[in-house]
Amino acid sequence: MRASLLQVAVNEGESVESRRRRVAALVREQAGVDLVVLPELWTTGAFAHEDFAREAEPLHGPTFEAMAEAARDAGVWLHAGSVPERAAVGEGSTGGDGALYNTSLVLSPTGDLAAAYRKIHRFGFDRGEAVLMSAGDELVTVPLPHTTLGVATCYDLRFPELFRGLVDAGAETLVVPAGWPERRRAHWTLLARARAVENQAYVLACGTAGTHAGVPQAGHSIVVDPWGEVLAEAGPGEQVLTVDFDPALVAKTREQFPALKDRVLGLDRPHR
Ligand SMILES: O=C(O)CCC(=O)C(=O)O
Repeated sequence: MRASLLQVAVNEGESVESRRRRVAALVREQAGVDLVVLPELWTTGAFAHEDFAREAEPLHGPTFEAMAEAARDAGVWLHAGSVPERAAVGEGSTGGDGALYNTSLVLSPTGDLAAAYRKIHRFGFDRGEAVLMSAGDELVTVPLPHTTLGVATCYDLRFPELFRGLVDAGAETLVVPAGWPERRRAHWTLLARARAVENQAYVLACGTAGTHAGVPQAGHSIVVDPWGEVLAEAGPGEQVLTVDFDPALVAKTREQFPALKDRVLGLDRPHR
């Protein structure tokens, strides 16, 4: 398989509309690859908290429309990163009518919505996303022709139990869009490799570049194989990171070094 991670620069000088057009053109340029991955909240920026409500959109909103057309034109599977989603009235969402979510969209090469994932772990402690957005409560996997994706978003990377849940649901390629700050770049690289090693899965982690809301972004998108080897890593600026990988290596690694079979379940329950 060939994947392209689009490490988009999110700077304040560019409008959401112009970034959407620019990113759609970048997606079209990836015709011929199997999978394209975009970062977290690349329309607004993950730290532009005051823009979340203003730019919030329904699932099939302007970002979906632009990305569906681009995915169709390029004939690629597209993990379109995440958008600030405004839940529909009467949908019965966990946050209630009109709640905001940090929602990732996965589109098929025909431009259909294959899956939507509402970020489970919201970042910010008592501020920002943690208070402005509601939390999702569903794990999401997406079967592709040669691998099954497990999707997670940015801060989720710190919670290994979420990834175990994805593996139990059949995930072999873990896709993590992010808006990770430069200040904690060492954690980003370490955690991406840790999730790959402990789950014997590919990790495709796509961050943003640039600076918005005073927060310099780490860039350094990374692709790690099931043995923990770094197949490709971006620099700090806007970049397209294209990588070839063999999905069959997941089963081979799990067979040759069957650590997942030695799991002892139930250790997360309170002990007597
Ligand atoms: O966990 C971190 O250090 C960064 C998380 C983050 O920036 C986010 O989830 O938006």
